[in-house]
Amino acid sequence: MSDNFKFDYGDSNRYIIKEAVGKGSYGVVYSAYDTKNKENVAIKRINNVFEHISDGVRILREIKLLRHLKHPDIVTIKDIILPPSPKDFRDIYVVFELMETDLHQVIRANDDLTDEHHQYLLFQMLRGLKFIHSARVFHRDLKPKNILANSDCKLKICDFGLARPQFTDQAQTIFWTDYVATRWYRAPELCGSFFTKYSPMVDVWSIGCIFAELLLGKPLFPGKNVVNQLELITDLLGTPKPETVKKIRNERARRYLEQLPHKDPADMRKVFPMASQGATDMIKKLLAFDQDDRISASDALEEPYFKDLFKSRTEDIAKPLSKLDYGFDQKSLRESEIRDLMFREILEYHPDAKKQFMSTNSRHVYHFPSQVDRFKMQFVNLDNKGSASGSGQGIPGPPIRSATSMPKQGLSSNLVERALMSNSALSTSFTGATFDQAQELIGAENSPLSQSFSMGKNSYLGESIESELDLSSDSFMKMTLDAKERESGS
Ligand SMILES: Nc1ncnc2c1ncn2[C@@H]1O[C@H](COP(=O)(O)OP(=O)(O)OP(=O)(O)O)[C@@H](O)[C@H]1O
Repeated sequence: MSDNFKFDYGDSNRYIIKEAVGKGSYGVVYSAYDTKNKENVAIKRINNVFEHISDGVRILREIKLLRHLKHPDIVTIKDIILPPSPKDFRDIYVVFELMETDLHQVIRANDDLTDEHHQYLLFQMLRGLKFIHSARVFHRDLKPKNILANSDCKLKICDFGLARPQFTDQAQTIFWTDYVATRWYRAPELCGSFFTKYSPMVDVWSIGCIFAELLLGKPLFPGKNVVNQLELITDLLGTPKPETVKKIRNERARRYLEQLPHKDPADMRKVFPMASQGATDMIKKLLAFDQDDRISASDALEEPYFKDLFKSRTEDIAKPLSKLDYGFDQKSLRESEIRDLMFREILEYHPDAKKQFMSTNSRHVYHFPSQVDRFKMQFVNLDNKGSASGSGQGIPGPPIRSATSMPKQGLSSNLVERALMSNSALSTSFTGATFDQAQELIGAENSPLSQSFSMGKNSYLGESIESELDLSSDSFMKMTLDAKERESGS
C-alpha cells in the first residue's frame, strides 16, 4: 500500500457497543454509539455468514436491496464494518439507524391507540410498501416484528431477507421453494400452494393482517396450521366466490375450499368494535380473499381514510433495480462468489477502500485496517455478561427495551393535525421538504408526537418463527407438490 494512501475507514474506535436490543434467526441486534456521527445506531452482528450458502445469499440480498430502497419508511443501512480481508471473513456487522422498538411490542403495550394512531401507522406502512413495490420488489415477510417503531409513531419496514425483485413486466409463475414466511400473515393464495405468481398482493394481505392486529391488540388469524389458517380466514371473510376458488392452483387446497359449508362474512363492527368505519373499510379492501380484488398499496393511499394525511408524492417511486446487480439470486453460487459479492457490497460504504480494492494488484494481498477485532472483544465482553446474568450460551443479557413503559400522553387529534395534516403550520415545511427533512420534523425531540407509544417489553425469544415445516402435520395437503402439477403450471 502506498504511504500516501489515506484511509478514513477502519476507524477502530468509531462504534461503542451498548446492549442487545433484538434477536432474529440470523443475528443479534445491539444498540451502539457512533462517535463519528455522534448518534445512536443499531448494529446487527451476523456470525458465520457463509456457513450455509442460502444464509449468505439471504444476507447479501438484504443488504443490496436496502442500499437501493432508500425511503423514510424503510430502515436505512448506515455502514457495514469493513472486514480486514476480502478472502476469509466470516462475520459481518451491519450498522442501521436505531429504532426504539417494533410493532409487535407496541401492539402488546398499548391498548388505547386512537383512530389517528391507526391512520398514521397504516399510512406509513402503505407508503413504504408503495415504494418497495414501485421498485418491483416484494417483501414477502411482513409481520409486526418486521416493522420497527419509535415512540413518536414513526415506523420503518425492515428485514428484507425474503424479499424478491422481479425484472419483467409480466408476473412470473414461480415455485416459492424458499418461502417460509410467518403463516399468520400469509395471503390465502399461499396457504396450500406456493406455486403461484409472484404478486405484490401478498404484501398487501400481510399489511391488512398487521393493521387488524393493531385494532384488535392480538393477531387476527393465528392459524395453527394451514387448514386452520384458511378456516379462520373464511370465518371472517365468508367462503370465497366459486370464481375465486377456481383460480387456486393447488388441487387439494381448491377441493378443501369447495367442500367447506357456506359461511357468510362476519360483521366487521362486531369483530372490531372499537374501530372506526374508515378503519374497517380499509380492512375489507386490504384483506380481499381474491388477490385480483385486493387493493394495491398505491390505491390504498388514495382512500378517504387518509384524506387528511399527506398525499403521496413523486419521492414515493423507486428507480428500477438492475438485473445485473440482482442476477445473483437466480443462479447457484459458490461460497467464494457470495463472499466476493458481499465484500464488494461492503465496499460501497467505504469509498477509499473501494478505490484501493479496485486498483490492480492490491486485491489479493491487501489487508484493510478494520475494527472487527476490537468489535469482537466488545461482543465477547457483552456475551460474557449475558452468560453471567443467567441467559447462558452466550446469549446477551436483558435488552435495552425491557424496562421502559414510556409516559403516555395520548395523541390528541389537534397535535396530530399540527404535525401531520396538510393544512397545518408544520406542513408547509413538511410537504415542501425532502423526506429527510420531514423525518426530522416528525422525529424532532420536542415533537408533539413524541412519547405517544408505550414501549413494550422486548422478548428475546419472541413468538416462535413460524415456518412451513409445520405443514408436515397438515391433514389436507403435504407441501410437496406433485411433479405433475409443477410441470403443468409453469
Ligand atoms: N434498526 C434497528 N433498531 C432497533 N432494533 C432493531 C433494528 N433492526 C432490528 N431490530 C430488532 O431486532 C429484531 C431482529 O431483527 P431482524 O428482523 O432484522 O433480524 P433477522 O435475523 O433477519 O430476523 P428474522 O428471524 O425475523 O429473519 C427485530 O425484530 C427488532 O426487534
